[in-house]
Amino acid sequence: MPSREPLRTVLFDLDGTLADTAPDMHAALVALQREQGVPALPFETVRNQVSNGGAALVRLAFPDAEGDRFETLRLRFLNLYAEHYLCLETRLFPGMETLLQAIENQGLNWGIVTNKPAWLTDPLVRAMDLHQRAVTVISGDTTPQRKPHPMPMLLACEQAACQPAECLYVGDAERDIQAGRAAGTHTLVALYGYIDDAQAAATWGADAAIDHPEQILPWLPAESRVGIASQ
Ligand SMILES: O=C(O)COP(=O)(O)O
Ligand SMILES: [Mg+2]
Repeated sequence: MPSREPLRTVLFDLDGTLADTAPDMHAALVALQREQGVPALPFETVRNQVSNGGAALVRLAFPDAEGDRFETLRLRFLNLYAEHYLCLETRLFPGMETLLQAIENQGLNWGIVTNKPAWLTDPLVRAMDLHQRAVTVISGDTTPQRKPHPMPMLLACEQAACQPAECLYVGDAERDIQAGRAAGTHTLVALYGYIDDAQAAATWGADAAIDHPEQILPWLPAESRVGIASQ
């Protein structure tokens, strides 16, 4: 279990790991479907695809759209999301705020590495009042390559002034685990996120899988666990 190197930084994927963004992403997709006169997809169908990003959701809703039409729909979806739904129902997952406080109380850092583009990530992180707490926020277009490439992970480690081996990355998609492993961080799969196949997730090579954010606590240095236990 916990790292051989003392852990200094916990990095989180955003959609489906740090924050439950699926209700707002679904609402934006339904708004687009209404505009286009097609029946709305149910929430449960959409939820499991949210960590695959806007293009995956538009493909799900408009399976026949290709080329320019697909791109027009994708951009309209992102604009609807940004303008009307970005942080209406989006919240940290239950238990996450307690975990973030435990990390901060220990003097450790935490940050975000997401594939969401920065023009969506930055206002969302600000709306959630996390912008002054996160040591680093890396979006899908912050570096030339995005997850599963290790580049955004390595930049996050650099900004957090830690080595990858001193970092734990928590994510809910295979590309998250691939990126963390390629960068040399420890990795955890968040099964409470948008994963619909825990058996498949077990083959991704993460160090462990967790059902709740509080299961990250044993990975923190011992003092953090004392802090949380006394709350
Ligand atoms: O919006 C996306 O592409 C997915 O975002 P995530 O990497 O935070 O899960
Ligand atoms: Mg995700």
